[in-house]
Amino acid sequence: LLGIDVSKKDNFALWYTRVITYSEMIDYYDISGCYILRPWAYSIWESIQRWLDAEIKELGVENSYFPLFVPKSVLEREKDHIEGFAPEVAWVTKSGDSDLAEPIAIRPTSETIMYPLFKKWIRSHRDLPLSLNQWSNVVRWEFKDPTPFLRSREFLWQEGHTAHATFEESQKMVMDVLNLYKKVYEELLAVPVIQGRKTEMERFPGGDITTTVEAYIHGSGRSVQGATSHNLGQNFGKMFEIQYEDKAGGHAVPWQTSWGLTTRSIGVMIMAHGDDKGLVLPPRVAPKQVVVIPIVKASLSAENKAALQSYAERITTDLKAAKIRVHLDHRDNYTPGWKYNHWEQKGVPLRLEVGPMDLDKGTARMVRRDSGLKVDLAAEAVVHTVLHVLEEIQANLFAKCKAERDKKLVKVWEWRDFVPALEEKCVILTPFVNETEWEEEVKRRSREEALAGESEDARTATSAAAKTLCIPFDQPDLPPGTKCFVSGKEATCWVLWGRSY
Ligand SMILES: O=C1CCCN[C@@H]1CCCn1cnc2ccccc2c1=O
Repeated sequence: LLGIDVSKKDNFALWYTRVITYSEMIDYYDISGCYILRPWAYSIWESIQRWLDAEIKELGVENSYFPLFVPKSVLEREKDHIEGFAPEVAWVTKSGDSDLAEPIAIRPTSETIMYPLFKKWIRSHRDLPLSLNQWSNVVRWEFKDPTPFLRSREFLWQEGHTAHATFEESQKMVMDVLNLYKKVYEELLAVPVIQGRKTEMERFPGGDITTTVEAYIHGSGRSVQGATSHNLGQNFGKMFEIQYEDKAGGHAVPWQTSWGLTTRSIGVMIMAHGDDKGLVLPPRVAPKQVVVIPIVKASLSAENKAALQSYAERITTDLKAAKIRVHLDHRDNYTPGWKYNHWEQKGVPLRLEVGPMDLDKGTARMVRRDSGLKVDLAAEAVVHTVLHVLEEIQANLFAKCKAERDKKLVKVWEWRDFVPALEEKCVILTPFVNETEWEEEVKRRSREEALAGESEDARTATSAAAKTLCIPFDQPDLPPGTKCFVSGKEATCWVLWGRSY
C-alpha cells in the first residue's frame, strides 16, 4: 500500500508534496511553478467559487471578463508602483517568427486593463457605483521557490474592482468583501483568520489602505496572507483620468477598491487540516462527503453478493436523495483495506462500511476521517446521522485549528523574547512604534539572529525573517506609555508578526 510514509511534523514540505499527489489533487508539469489542478482540487475551487460568487453578487457586483493581454505602454502607466513587481511580468514578444511591434504583457492583475474602460464608462454620478468582478487566471513569474497552491506562476482567482462616489462607500465595500473572505476561510475551509490592515511597508503601493485576512499554518509555524481587499482611494482615478460630473455639476474623481482571493486558499486548507494519513477535507467543500464501501468476501454466494451490492446501492441512493455528495466504491479489483487507505488519503470526511453482517442486521459502520471514531448505525438512521455528523466534523476541524493557532499566538513586550518565540513557531503580537525603519530593523535582526551566520538563498520560498502580517482590527489594550518592543519608543499599536510564505 502506498502510504504517505512521512510525518507532517518531521518533514512538512515532503509531507505536503505527498498529500497533494496521493490525494490526486495536483500533478506536475514541464514548466516550473505550473501545476495541474486535477478534479479533486478543481471541485474544491468550484465550491469556493460558487459560494463567494453568490455573495459578491449580493453586494451588487457583476461578473465580466477582460482581455488576458495588456500593452507595455498601458501597463507602465502605473510605473511608480509596478517597478517593484516588474520582474514578475511575463511578456509576449513574438507571434510565429515575427516580432510584435510592441511587447504585450500577460495580466498579473487587471487594474491597467480595466481602468481605461472605467474612464470611458464613468461620466456621471449616475454611473456609480460601478462594481465588476472577474474570475480568471493570472501570471506572475515568481522568482522564489514555487509551492503548489501557495505560490505558482499561474493561479486562479477572482479580482473585484469597484468605483464609488464617496470614500465612505468605498471603505464599506472594502470591509464587506474582507468579511466575505473571512467567511470563506472560517465557514467553508474551517481555517481561522485574523483580519487587519497591512503596514505602510507591506501594503499595495498603488492603493491607500490594504486590508487582509491572515492564516496560521500549525505544521510549519508559518503565516500566510489569505486574501486582500484594498481601498485604492483616488490614485487610479487620477492616474487614468477617470472623471465624472457629480450631483452639483462639478467634476469629481471616484473612490475605488480592488480585492482578490486565489487558489492559494486551497493550499492553506490542506496544510491546516491534513494529517499523516493524508488530506482531511472540511465537509462543506469536500468533493465527496461520504464513500460507501461494500465488504464483499470471496466466500459469499452469488446471491448474497448481489444482495449486498443492492443494499449498498440503497444506502447510497438514500444519501444522494438528501443532497449528500456520496460515492459508492464497488470496484472488485481492490480490497476494502486498499479502499479505506485510498479514500483516507483523499480526505473524505465519512466512510460507510457495509458487510454481510450489516446486510443481515440492517446496519452500516460509519467511520469519521477526522477522529477515526467508528459507529454502527441502523440503515434507517444513516441519512440523518450523516447530515448531523458532517456538521460536527466541520465544527471540529475549525475548533482544532483555532486551538492550535491560539496556543501559538503569543504577546511579546521585549526584543529578547521575540526570536525565541519565532523559533517556537509562534505568531507574535507586540506593542510597536509602527515606523517602516523599525519594521526593516526587525526583519533584518530576526533573520540575522535566527540564521546566526548561516546563509539563506534568496530563492527560498520561506525566509527566517519575521515580517509584519497585519495591524489587527481587534487591538488588545495598549496602556499609555507602553514601549515599542524593539525601538523602546512610545508604542502606537499592537502588530502581528510571523514567519510567512
Ligand atoms: O491584490 C489585489 C487584489 C486583486 C486586484 N489587484 C490587487 C493589487 C495587485 C498588486 N500587484 C501584485 N502583483 C503584481 C505583479 C506584476 C505587476 C503588477 C502587480 C500588482 O499590481
